[in-house]
Amino acid sequence: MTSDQGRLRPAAKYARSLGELVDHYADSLVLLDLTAREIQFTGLAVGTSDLLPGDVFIAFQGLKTHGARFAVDAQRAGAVAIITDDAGATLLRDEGGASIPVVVLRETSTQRALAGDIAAWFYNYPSRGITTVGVTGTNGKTTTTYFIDAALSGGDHTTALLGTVELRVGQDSIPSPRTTVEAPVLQAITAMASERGATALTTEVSSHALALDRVAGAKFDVVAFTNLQRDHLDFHGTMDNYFADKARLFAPGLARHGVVCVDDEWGVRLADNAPIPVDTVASRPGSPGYETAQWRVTQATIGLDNVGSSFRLVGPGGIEVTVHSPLPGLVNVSNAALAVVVAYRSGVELAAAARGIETITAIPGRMERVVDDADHPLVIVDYAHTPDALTLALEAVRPITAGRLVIVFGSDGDRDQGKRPIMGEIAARLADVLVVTDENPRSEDPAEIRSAILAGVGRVRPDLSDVVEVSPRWDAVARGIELAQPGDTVIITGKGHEPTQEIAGVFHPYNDRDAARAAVSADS
Ligand SMILES: CC(=O)N[C@H]1[C@@H](OP(=O)(O)OP(=O)(O)OC[C@H]2O[C@@H](n3ccc(=O)[nH]c3=O)[C@H](O)[C@@H]2O)O[C@H](CO)[C@@H](O)[C@@H]1O[C@H](C)C(=O)N[C@@H](C)C(=O)N[C@H](CCC(=O)O)C(=O)O
Ligand SMILES: Nc1ncnc2c1ncn2[C@@H]1O[C@H](COP(=O)(O)OP(=O)(O)OP(=O)(O)O)[C@@H](O)[C@H]1O
Repeated sequence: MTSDQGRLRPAAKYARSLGELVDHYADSLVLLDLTAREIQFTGLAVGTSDLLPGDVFIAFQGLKTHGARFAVDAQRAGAVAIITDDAGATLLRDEGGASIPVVVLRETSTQRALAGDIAAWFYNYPSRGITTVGVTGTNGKTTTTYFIDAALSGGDHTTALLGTVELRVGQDSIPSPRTTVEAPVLQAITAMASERGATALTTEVSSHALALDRVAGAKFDVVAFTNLQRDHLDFHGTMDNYFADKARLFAPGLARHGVVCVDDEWGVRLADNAPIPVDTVASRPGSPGYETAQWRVTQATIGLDNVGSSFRLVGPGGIEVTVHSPLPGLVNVSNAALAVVVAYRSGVELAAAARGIETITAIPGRMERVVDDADHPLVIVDYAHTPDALTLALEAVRPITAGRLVIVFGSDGDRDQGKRPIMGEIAARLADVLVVTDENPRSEDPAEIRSAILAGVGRVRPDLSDVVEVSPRWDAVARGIELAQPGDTVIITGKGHEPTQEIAGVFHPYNDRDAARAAVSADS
């Protein structure tokens, strides 16, 4: 089955022959059957799920298996040829089944980067005709890309936005399966965005994508770094490796200019060593890079009008602008400041970028106000699912809460177990009323996850006062809202925009925003 992202292709017909391909990449590719030179292909895919009829299937040695094992599926889905390495060619020969021409890679170690490069060549280097921005960092990528999208729009750009929540070109949007799409998908969407009149494209760039060369072939005008916190060590092994993978985005072949948030030491290290020109941005006096940053946030007023924040951003040579961030909390001051500088370095006037930021109404599942009227408590849905993010989220809503702060939360199954009691402790310390429930239990027993969270809660509140345990999550959201009054805030954390809840291998349709709205209408 072809994924929705695989369908995001330009309407214009792109076609090249295998002969053109191997001539262009004569140092890297060999066509085994010379009679196949005239065969035309109309796209590329690195996985069968993204493949359309007429594509070349690029079959990698993956982390788990070899793509060549899916050659028969690829041919059945309409692939006209396969690019693979020696091991893949041997597999195809030994296992048989697929009867389409094979192009062999001379060098296996650069195969993923080559896939991006070939896709860029195939679509005539689409990032050359459009302003492109890439954002990396542990937290804040999604939020910052929405801010950047708004700031670029403030400069009259027609925009495209790719990331964890959606793949959006103009007014068309589909849910995103990934933070960063595969390289041929990225090139196809960039070509499609250009074709539809987009003048700027912003994408989130995950550390997985950088390690696996999913942005190879792109050329970013501006790249940005938000922060680095402990995460994904199962994949990267150490923080130094994780940092090194993030830093790959700041390479001369991939990006022209960088904008780095230096509120943490990792940002300072990145800016000090980046081989491309960078601007540094700091949002917090006292943070590691504040004194030396080229751009500094001053006069920040957090919780302004019980909604967002306003601040002054002062840059090189004394240029400055006032920015109103409609999202609450200091982290969104930092995200908005970064976005303004990115837009500025993309050619947008500072004041226009700041005006763009003000137009943001909501970012799906990121501090999103889903119920906001005088008759009910304020209900916010947020994606915080790590201890750091939970702390920041609760600290962000406290100043905009006149009454009590109610949190509905859980913790993921089949993921870091150590964070469960820590998140319980944080919620018990920073919120008034706790509704402990399920997130995505996956293969684990949901009751055991809740009990690990409650153990942490108990360290702060031994009598478990104002703490309830409710499952399923839909009922927990209703309970949280029932326990609150107008003037209180109910924050539902952990699942953000997610449209499903994963329980015992099954993805059940579920969304926190729907649950909250249903609870409020049942109550009205
Ligand atoms: C850990 C990781 O990132 N793995 C990626 C990696 O998989 P792999 O090397 O294990 O692939 P494999 O399963 O051995 O398969 C080998 C090859 O066969 C192909 N294949 C496999 C099965 C099939 O039915 N058909 C098929 O064509 C695969 O596309 C692949 O090219 O290469 C594959 C193809 O390039 C990716 O699809 C796959 O991402 C998987 C799906 C994934 O879930 N990745 C997550 C962890 C990820 O990338 N997450 C980040 C966000 C992280 C965050 O910040 O939270 C993201 O950018 O979304
Ligand atoms: N600059 C920031 N620093 C720390 N935490 C942040 C920052 N911005 C947002 N957050 C918190 O982290 C959560 C995730 O934010 P967001 O989705 O923007 O980040 P992300 O990098 O895209 O995350 P993920 O990779 O998990 O999708 C938010 O819900 C918020 O609570």
